[in-house]
Amino acid sequence: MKKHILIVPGDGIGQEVTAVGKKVLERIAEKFNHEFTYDEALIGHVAIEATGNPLPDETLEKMRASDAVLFGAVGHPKYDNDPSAKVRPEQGLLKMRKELGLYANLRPIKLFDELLSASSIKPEILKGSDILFFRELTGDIYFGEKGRKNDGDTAYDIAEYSKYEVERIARRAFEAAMTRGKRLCSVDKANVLESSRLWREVVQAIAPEYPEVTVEHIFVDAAAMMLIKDPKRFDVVVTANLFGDILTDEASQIAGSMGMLASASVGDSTGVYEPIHGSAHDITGKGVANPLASVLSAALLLDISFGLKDESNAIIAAVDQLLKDGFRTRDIADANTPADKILNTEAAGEELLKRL
Ligand SMILES: NC(=O)c1ccc[n+]([C@@H]2O[C@H](COP(=O)([O-])OP(=O)(O)OC[C@H]3O[C@@H](n4cnc5c(N)ncnc54)[C@H](O)[C@@H]3O)[C@@H](O)[C@H]2O)c1
Ligand SMILES: CC(C)[C@H](C(=O)O)[C@@H](O)C(=O)O
Ligand SMILES: [Mg+2]
Repeated sequence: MKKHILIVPGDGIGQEVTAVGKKVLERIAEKFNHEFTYDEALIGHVAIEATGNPLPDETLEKMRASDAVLFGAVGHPKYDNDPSAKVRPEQGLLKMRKELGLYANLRPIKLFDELLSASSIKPEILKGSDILFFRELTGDIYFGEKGRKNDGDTAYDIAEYSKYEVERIARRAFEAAMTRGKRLCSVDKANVLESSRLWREVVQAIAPEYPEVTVEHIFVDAAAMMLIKDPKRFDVVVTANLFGDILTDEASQIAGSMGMLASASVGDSTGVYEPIHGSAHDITGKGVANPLASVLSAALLLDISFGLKDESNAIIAAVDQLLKDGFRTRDIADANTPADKILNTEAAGEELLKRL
């Protein structure tokens, strides 16, 4: 198969982890006889530094022209610590999602058995957890009107959803539930927010089309609690942009670390595959970032954008084997991990390639 893949490393550890993700794609192409070509483009802080724009037109054009994008992360402490900065790396990420129509962000929370002890949650609560989040990605409070009033003393961000926006993400979640455990949990705050009442109305209206799927509606505060109390009660979860952002960082602890969670942002055009984590300034440049979220994002890319299931499964099997062989990056190591099994980013990539 001939495909063109755009690598967009972005900032901080995004650079470090996508380097490993790319090597894995190269190995897959070699092993399964595919012809993958690559290009690279700027986004975030590095793009601001080079062009003044967090999402240069050239990057967007390259994204549109490619068959899939492997994305790293954006963000820099310079902006995090300066709320008044008008141009910010995250604007690049949000604009990319909007421009490419990436309204569905799939975030699988898959726990590798070997990592049962890496989590701060008790193993007996965790074992067997397997959740697929559908986070709506181009609406909500992220994209509504925002601003200041009263001479800047008051700020507002409007949360807005149309029926159409809720319907299209809900349908994807129902379809996914049909291929899994046939349980769908819709998370909202319909006891308070009008946008959540519309959300619930739309999900309730679609539910009869999927009689085999058991649907439940949970308020986001309770869902946050239940995720930790009993993660196995969840199969597919569908939720709004902001709730999905927060709940999936929480859910990363089910999988052991932020460094394990991959995602697929899909919709109207080129799919973008990205770890759920950020640029992680606290560990940038130290070479200790866990590259597996990027590697597993590459696996999602092959599966979802190219339909290459065997290739995708080969990556997941290699990750499983790496963990079975006792290797860990620092974030997923525990007190029982021998020092010689704790690998830096590059070494973890090398060991992984040996298993592919
Ligand atoms: N998709 C994205 O590009 C994205 C996502 C989240 C945050 N951000 C940005 O990243 C910057 C830092 O944000 P933050 O600190 O809140 O979130 P973060 O996800 O970057 O880091 C949170 C914590 O998890 C750890 N961590 C994250 N990924 C890891 C990995 N692969 N291996 C090991 N440890 C890992 C970090 O060291 C940190 O302690 C901010 O500027 C933020 O806006 C970007
Ligand atoms: C950096 C930020 C804009 C982004 C989001 O909130 O969507 C991030 O947290 C994510 O999860 O991809
Ligand atoms: Mg996030």
